[in-house]
Amino acid sequence: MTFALVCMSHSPLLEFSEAPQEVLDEVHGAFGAARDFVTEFDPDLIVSFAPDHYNGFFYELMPQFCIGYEATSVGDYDSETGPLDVPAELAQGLAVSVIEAGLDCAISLKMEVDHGAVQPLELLFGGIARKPVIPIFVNSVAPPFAPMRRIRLFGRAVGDYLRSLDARVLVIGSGGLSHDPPVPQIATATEDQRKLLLNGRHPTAQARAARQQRVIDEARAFARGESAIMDLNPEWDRNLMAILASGELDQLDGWTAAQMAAEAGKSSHEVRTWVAAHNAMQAAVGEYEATYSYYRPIRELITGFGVTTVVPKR
Ligand SMILES: O=C(O)/C=C/c1cccc(O)c1O
Ligand SMILES: [Fe+2]
Repeated sequence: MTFALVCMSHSPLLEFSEAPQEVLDEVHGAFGAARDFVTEFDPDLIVSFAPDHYNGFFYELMPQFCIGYEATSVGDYDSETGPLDVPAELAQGLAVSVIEAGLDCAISLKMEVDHGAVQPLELLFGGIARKPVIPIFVNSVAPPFAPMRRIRLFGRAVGDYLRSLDARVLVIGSGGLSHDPPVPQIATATEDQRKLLLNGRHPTAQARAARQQRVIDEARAFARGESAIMDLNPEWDRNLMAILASGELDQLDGWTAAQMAAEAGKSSHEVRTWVAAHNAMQAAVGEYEATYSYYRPIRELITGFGVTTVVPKR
């Protein structure tokens, strides 16, 4: 086996949550299952599809996809700060291959990533630079969004390149599922929020702490049933996970951004990372099967929380 896939929700609230201990134990049990899976697989290379939450990508110039040749974690929500171990030549080979396949994609020689990209690396490998990783940004937070068909084709183009490598490759999709955390929207932004969304790079420690505290407070209110943010949608989440597990990925082509937001919240677009990752896996190996699947809607984390591990069909 030279390919394996892990998709998982992330939540920066994990470390700040007031979720009941039994819920946190269950979630950490799911992380443990995924950790055992990747430990046994022992990848040479990780290819990680992840969103950004206005820490590395801004409306000053917002691509739909970006492959990093170098990347640094900004360390939001107390995540590890510093450089990822990006194999620049492989990242460049991937970008050239994807672009030559006709899938327009930005590149960055100085990518900045946030909890969306680094939380799986911390949880699965114990640190952000323990394994070589090619970070791939998939816009999941800043409208307008690429059509879902395009996400499928982009994921496939990545998988086509990975198939040519003589390496043990772990593909990661980080994000989702249904959720609507209080991330500002450009359409309704106040003057201060607009500044952040346009170019809020490298905020002061005070500004970052204030921004994060607002989200932490909102999560606590949401868990108490006192928040106006949209509720989680377990039915939508389970249906999506079933489609991804079935391998019938073109079923998602017709999903529109407006529908996704209306049914599952404005950050449900983070499932684009799962969709791209499953398509990369399918292009690389053909048929696949899930070996582990966990799901629970967790208001304290403001997300439908899913973890799944996938191998080529045996
Ligand atoms: O504050 C942010 O930038 C994001 C918060 C968040 C909360 C819950 C689930 C997620 O996927 C998030 O990114
Ligand atoms: Fe997120």
